[in-house]
Amino acid sequence: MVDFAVDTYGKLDVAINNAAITPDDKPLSEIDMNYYDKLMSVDLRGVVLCLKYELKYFEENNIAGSIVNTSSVSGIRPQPANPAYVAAKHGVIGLTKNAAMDYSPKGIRINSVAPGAIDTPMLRGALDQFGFEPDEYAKQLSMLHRFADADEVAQANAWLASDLSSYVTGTVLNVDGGYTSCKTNIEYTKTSRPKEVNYLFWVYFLFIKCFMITF
Ligand SMILES: NC(=O)c1ccc[n+]([C@@H]2O[C@H](COP(=O)([O-])OP(=O)(O)OC[C@H]3O[C@@H](n4cnc5c(N)ncnc54)[C@H](O)[C@@H]3O)[C@@H](O)[C@H]2O)c1
Ligand SMILES: CC(=O)[C@H](C)O
Repeated sequence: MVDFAVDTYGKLDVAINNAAITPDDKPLSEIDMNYYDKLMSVDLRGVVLCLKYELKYFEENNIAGSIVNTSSVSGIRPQPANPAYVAAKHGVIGLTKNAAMDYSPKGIRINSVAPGAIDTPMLRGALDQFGFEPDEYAKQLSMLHRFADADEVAQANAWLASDLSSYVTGTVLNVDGGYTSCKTNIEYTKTSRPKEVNYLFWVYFLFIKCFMITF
């Protein structure tokens, strides 16, 4: 891959390690180890291999390059029945920080982007698989109540890859519509006001209304 990029473009000074396969769908006691091995080999080992050869090329050619590894909100917090994917994406963040530390003396920067719900075949496939209704799911996974376009993640990648982020390394940039800033899923937070609070609100409201009408 590195050879192909160099042959095609003349040199390599930025790389985005983005490939991954779909999240798993069973909790740990039921985990399918064949799927686990397959997912780990793409989603984590794949990133290790990309980093290995990209960094080797940067070192050999004295290039202070920039690398961005795609993690996920699943690299920051767990998701139900997603042990392999969650572990792999946490691993991507660990690798990013470790590589940033080891290669910063050479001026090489390594960062991670953690997307939330992005409208791609991977997300659409997961929605189908779990039978989630897209509009409802978007409200639960984003303060902005919508999925992102892939372009909105690409912009974050482009910034981290470019010299505009020249003092940023070893960091994780969440592109998730605010998802990881919430303690619980967003729709739940909005609708979870206890019934008693609603009741007291209406009693109080009617009391004020009566008071205003009377006086
Ligand atoms: N879509 C989302 O909501 C979402 C959320 C968080 C993180 N992500 C991450 O964003 C990245 C891109 O995901 P996406 O949503 O575009 O998924 P996608 O399934 O639409 O695309 C994944 C891409 O990876 C490539 N790929 C898979 N296995 C490969 C392999 N062994 N070698 C080379 N290429 C391979 C596929 O060909 C495909 O082009 C992934 O790392 C994914 O984990 C996606
Ligand atoms: C596909 C993915 O990464 C989920 C949304 O965390």
